[in-house]
Amino acid sequence: MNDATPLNADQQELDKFSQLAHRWWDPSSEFKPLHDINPLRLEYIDSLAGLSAKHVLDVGCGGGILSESMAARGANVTGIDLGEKALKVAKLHLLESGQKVDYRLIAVEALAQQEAGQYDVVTCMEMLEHVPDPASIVRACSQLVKPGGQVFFSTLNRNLKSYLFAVIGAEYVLNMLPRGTHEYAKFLKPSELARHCRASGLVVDEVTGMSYNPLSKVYSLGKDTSVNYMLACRREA
Ligand SMILES: C[S@@+](CC[C@H](N)C(=O)[O-])C[C@H]1O[C@@H](n2cnc3c(N)ncnc32)[C@H](O)[C@@H]1O
Repeated sequence: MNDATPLNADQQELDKFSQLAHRWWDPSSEFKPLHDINPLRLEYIDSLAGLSAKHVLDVGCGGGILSESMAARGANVTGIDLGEKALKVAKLHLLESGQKVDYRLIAVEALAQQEAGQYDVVTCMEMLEHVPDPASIVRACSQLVKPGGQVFFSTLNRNLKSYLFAVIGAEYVLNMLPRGTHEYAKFLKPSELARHCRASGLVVDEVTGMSYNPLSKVYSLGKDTSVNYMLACRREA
């Protein structure tokens, strides 16, 4: 990637998050789902990667919900995003929490040119469904992690159920998210994401579902990958 390379980003998507950025740390705001799933994904990542003292990159970190929680587990975290406002909010929140995270405004493809193979763990959560070319993000994440290091992705599956739950249910019935948050065509089937991973030199260790029960309003991890899911990968040594 050089200065002439077009940015792998959708400005409308970045604007959507920027407009809401001031509410990022309000657990009852549009970002409530991220607050609600964070303990689950943090525990999952920590249990597989052992975050303490690891050099971790959080790609598409937004306001820093996951980045900060990983720092609180003892990781040395860098968070990158292309949303300026979200990063400002993330930096401000460090003053409140006392955590340490290195937040930077840079595309993951550009960082891969500068810091290839420097991270023990790379996380890229709830971001691939917002970019024009997810395969390019996966490739850059793979370049950034050390041989033998781990990469974690989470995104939305693409099928009738995920359309009904993640778009109709969350945006139109339960009003959990603003309308237009998700574009169905950008959702990724686990097989498609796994193919991008393998093409980038990543071995997929496991696929885990993240489900929401609208009656109990509780999220849980399990085998059901039909709506939201996480992929745990390892860079070939
Ligand atoms: C749903 S939020 C997820 C934030 C965070 N990863 C989390 O799960 O708590 C999506 C984030 O992706 C960021 N984003 C979208 N396109 C991006 C791109 N091309 N490069 C970097 N970040 C991007 C947005 O600015 C936003 O912060």
